[in-house]
Amino acid sequence: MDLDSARKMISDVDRQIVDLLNARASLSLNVGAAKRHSLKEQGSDGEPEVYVPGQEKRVFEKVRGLNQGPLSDDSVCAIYREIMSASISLQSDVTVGYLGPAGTFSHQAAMNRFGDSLAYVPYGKIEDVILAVAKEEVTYGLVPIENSTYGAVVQTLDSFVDQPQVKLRAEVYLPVTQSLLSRYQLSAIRKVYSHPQAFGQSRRWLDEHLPNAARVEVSSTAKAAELASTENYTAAISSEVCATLYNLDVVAKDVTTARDNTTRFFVLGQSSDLPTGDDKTLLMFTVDHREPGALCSALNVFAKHKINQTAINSRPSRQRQWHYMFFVEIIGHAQDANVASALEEIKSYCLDLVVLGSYPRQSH
Ligand SMILES: C=C(O[C@@H]1C=C(C(=O)O)C=C[C@H]1O)C(=O)O
Repeated sequence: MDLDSARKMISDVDRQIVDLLNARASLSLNVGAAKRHSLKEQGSDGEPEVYVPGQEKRVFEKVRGLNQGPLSDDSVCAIYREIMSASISLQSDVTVGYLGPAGTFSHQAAMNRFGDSLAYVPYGKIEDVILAVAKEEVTYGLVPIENSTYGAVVQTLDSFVDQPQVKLRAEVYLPVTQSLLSRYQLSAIRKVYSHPQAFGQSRRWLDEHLPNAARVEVSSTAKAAELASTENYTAAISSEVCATLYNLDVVAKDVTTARDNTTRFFVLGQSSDLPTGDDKTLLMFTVDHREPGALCSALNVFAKHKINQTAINSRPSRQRQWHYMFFVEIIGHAQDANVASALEEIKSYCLDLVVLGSYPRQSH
């Protein structure tokens, strides 16, 4: 086939693609109308949830299965990410809050999950993202929950205690590579800015290569890059994306201690999605410290109902000294029969129990 014929055929295919994209988008408007209708029937005049992670997971699985190449599955999924993002934005004006400024890993995770068609709103602190969701200032919020090298993000856990009404809607995994960004050579750097998590993930490299530079904690890795772009003899542990955004050089690429360093995030909203058959649930509770074995009795309930626990974290309750808030993640959806009866039973061992939400399990 010659060049002109190939271009002509591409142009014909483009015409069909645009028509098909709009046919699909019109159907998602029908989906929006159907969601409103069924809410009305249930006696609610609230706005329906437009981002449905369970449905998106099914769409991604479907298109992966349909794909015959030559495009890779990942390429087809990236295109579908944008198609679904566009259909969400047709159904309603959606805003997504994240820990800013632009270029943070939270921003990258939010963009990966929601695509280009939605509006993103940066907040200075994780607490403020969660508060913005609680106050319905934004439709959804995205916050980090844990890193595979450095563990739980305690600001997020503590904010759940303060805003227990927000609901988890989805989980997102993002591979994270930290780099040293600066306008200076390594030998001239006197001070390094970063987020405590990023310092934790690159501590060994810093001990070895910049043992005498002061480490100053700031609210995000992008904020660190912003500071390093203005202050003399400073650097930031941050993402390479921020080198471009804040006009810095990548002095050392990938200073992260562990390979496969990954951060997990939650998408928060006003409600959780329906069960998909492959979900996880996060619970938060305190137990009565004076009862011997209270925590053990609570956790035993899950074993009894054959429910797997995938994670446990604790934070000081901040209400009573030496009392703890436990965060337990289990396999299953709060509406699954076995989980629902376990939750009923566990109440008798807990002083208070909050189901923070259920979300489709993502591979990572
Ligand atoms: C169309 C819907 O809303 C959104 C858009 C989707 C799509 O375009 O396929 C899928 C899930 C939702 O995030 C839906 O709920 O089905």
